[in-house]
Amino acid sequence: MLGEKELVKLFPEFAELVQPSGIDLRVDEVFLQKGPGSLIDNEKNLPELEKLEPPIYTLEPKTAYSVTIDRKIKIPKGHSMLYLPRSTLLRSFVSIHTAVGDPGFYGTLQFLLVNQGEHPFTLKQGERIAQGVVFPVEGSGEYNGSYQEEE
Ligand SMILES: O=c1ccn([C@H]2C[C@H](O)[C@@H](COP(=O)(O)OP(=O)(O)OP(=O)(O)O)O2)c(=O)[nH]1
Repeated sequence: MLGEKELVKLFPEFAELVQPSGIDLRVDEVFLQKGPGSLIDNEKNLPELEKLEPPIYTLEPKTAYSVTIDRKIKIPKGHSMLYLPRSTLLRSFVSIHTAVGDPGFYGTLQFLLVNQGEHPFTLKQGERIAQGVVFPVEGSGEYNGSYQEEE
């Protein structure tokens, strides 16, 4: 896992968010699901989303939200990222579900946030919700999938 000194060099756009062993990630936009989706024969049909009004988001009990992370990220070639929740959210009965950040990815990260609790949880735009940890990957290729954006 990479530490602060390496992270500042590799992720200059996140400099002020670098922690001793990871990068703090802030919530930007929050969306509710508005329609169905499917994944059939690797053909993706993502659900339609409804954007919630910022900056105060009320997460209703037993409800899932798709959230974007503030500022686009470039994952350097030869490195992967894993995303872990901020423990304050877990202590508040809110979970974050994430996948792997691939070497070479550039774009907006999108996570699934679920209020597992019995009561609403209020979250302000810009709050830190997760930490990205970075690992060197031996012999890695580069991501060029459907979520890759133009640099
Ligand atoms: O929780 C996550 C984890 C990763 N990513 C970004 C970085 C990652 O490199 C990219 C693609 O992720 P993945 O490869 O898991 O997506 P896929 O469904 O396999 O997409 P594709 O078919 O385009 O590879 O999405 C997210 O937005 N959210």
